[in-house]
Amino acid sequence: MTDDPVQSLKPGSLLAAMRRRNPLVQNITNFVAMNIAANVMLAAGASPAMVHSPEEAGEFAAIASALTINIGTISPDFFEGMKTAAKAAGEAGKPWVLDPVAHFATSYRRSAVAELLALKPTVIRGNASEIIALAGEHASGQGVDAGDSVASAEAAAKALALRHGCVVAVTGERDFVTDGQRSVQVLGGSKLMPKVTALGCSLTCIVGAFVATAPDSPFEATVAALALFAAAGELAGREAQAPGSFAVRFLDLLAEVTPDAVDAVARVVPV
Ligand SMILES: Nc1ncnc2c1ncn2[C@@H]1O[C@H](COP(=O)(O)OP(=O)(O)OP(=O)(O)O)[C@@H](O)[C@H]1O
Ligand SMILES: Cc1ncsc1CCO
Ligand SMILES: [Mg+2]
Repeated sequence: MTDDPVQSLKPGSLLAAMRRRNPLVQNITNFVAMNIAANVMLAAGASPAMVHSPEEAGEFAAIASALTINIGTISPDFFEGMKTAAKAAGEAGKPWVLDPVAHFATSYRRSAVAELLALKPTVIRGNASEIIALAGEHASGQGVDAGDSVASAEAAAKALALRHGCVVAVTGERDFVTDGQRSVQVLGGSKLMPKVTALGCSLTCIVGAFVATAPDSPFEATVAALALFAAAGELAGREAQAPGSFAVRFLDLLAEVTPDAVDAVARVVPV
């Protein structure tokens, strides 16, 4: 590894550092997201590995620079891999990110997420309904899609961040990131983003790439990941009219967008 200090914690600078480092990120994600998220990671400049089997997930977590866990299509075998990997990441001092997809929908998901939370994620990233329900409040999400506004999830996000000592990111039309003390909104993106499946799951993997790059600054790393999506999404949305062509332009823009353009297009507003 070369001595490559991060120049500043601004999103553009963190993006440049992430691309220079090309961090290896282990993603235990769902069947819908696996291919999309790997392509998103490659386009943005990270190195994804979808490694989930209990036989090797822990060993791999000690090698990778960060781990992400997404329960979207969880089954007992995947869950064993998730727990093994999260424990190994914790023991190796590697950051890890939890995406609690639709954890409120079934008792199996609820209990799985409770066990994963006990393994102390560095960052939790979810939509508004997922974050509200995780804080123990009543959410109105339907399956994997949010039914609540991000604004209505802000208090829940802060409570969760304080309770679990982690960063919490709530995404939607406007994103919200908090560590319990500091909070920002990240503005940008496109209304076509929720019309393309697994972009939230892919964003969770991108958060992994940024926390791998700045493991001592998970709040700033998470903001930078969301700012990259906000900028690429907004630029793609100016060109595309429908979900299919949007998905193609968005992927291209994750590769093309410059650090300066991320800082110019995505608005990060302290709240
Ligand atoms: N209406 C919107 N306008 C602008 N950006 C949006 C909008 N809805 C979602 N986004 C962006 O889409 C990305 C994914 O967030 P979203 O909240 O849709 O995730 P999610 O519900 O977990 O998605 P999935 O479960 O399909 O992976 C984020 O970058 C978010 O800012
Ligand atoms: C559609 C879907 N179903 C389970 S996971 C997933 C991807 C978006 O969360
Ligand atoms: Mg999701």
